[in-house]
Amino acid sequence: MAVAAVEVDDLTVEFARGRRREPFRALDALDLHVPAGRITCLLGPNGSGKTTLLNVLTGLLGATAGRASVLGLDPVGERRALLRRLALVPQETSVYPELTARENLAFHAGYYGVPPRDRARRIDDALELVQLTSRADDRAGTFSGGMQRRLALAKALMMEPELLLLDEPTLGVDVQSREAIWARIEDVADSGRAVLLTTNYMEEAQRLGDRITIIDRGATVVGGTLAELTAQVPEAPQRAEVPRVSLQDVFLHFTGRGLRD
Ligand SMILES: Nc1ncnc2c1ncn2[C@@H]1O[C@H](COP(=O)(O)OP(=O)(O)OP(=O)(O)O)[C@@H](O)[C@H]1O
Repeated sequence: MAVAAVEVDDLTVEFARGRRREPFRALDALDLHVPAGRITCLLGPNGSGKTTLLNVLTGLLGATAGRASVLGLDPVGERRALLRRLALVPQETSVYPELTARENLAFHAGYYGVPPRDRARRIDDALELVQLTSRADDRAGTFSGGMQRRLALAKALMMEPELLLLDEPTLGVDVQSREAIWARIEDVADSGRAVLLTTNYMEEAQRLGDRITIIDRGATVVGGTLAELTAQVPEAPQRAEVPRVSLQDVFLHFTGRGLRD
């Protein structure tokens, strides 16, 4: 088995909820293994604990019980060291609207300690990777949703992280931006680094996931390759001929793969 970037065993996180502060288990003895050089997709219904798990992995939240090891480090106790080695693309917009794309990246590079001599090259490379070079000096607040997601991804790529965490990376973006984001995520895994992403899009998990883990009510229900997972479920009777050309193929055929913005 490849070296684990994330090893989570029996992880439980409890919150106090409601007026009576009743304990609520957002994560309930969850297990997860994320290998290097692979994309692991985490699927789960709303409220199943995906974001809570990412908060534990980045040291924002401590475990009530169980254990999480990230790149061999304790996420809470060794957070500073960990944040230099992993990058998170959060679900919410994480770019400063008043700053240009380049300024956003420069600020991030300074904050996270990218060596000054490397900064200009890394910023240029990251802008190129997400196809924002021509808009580098425009304010991020003027960007479309897809461009803002690509800029958020550029911030993460610029850190050259050993582990890339993404919370619903393509939520609400068009097919062209989504394809561009998918390609960059695949590059990260191809270069031997680990990727863990949450998604509610089955298509995204099918396309990207070398491994897919499904969680529900804070616990892991099943995990494996797509083939391993589908082999465990009886085939549904076909209601109609499944078209060999998907709607996405049609959309890309007529609109092309070029990014719009
Ligand atoms: N700080 C908190 N205090 C109390 N309850 C919380 C807190 N944070 C999360 N929860 C609860 O924990 C559960 C898991 O939430 P979480 O955001 O991790 O789910 P999710 O799988 O990311 O959902 P979504 O797909 O909607 O983003 C939810 O029931 C949520 O209301």
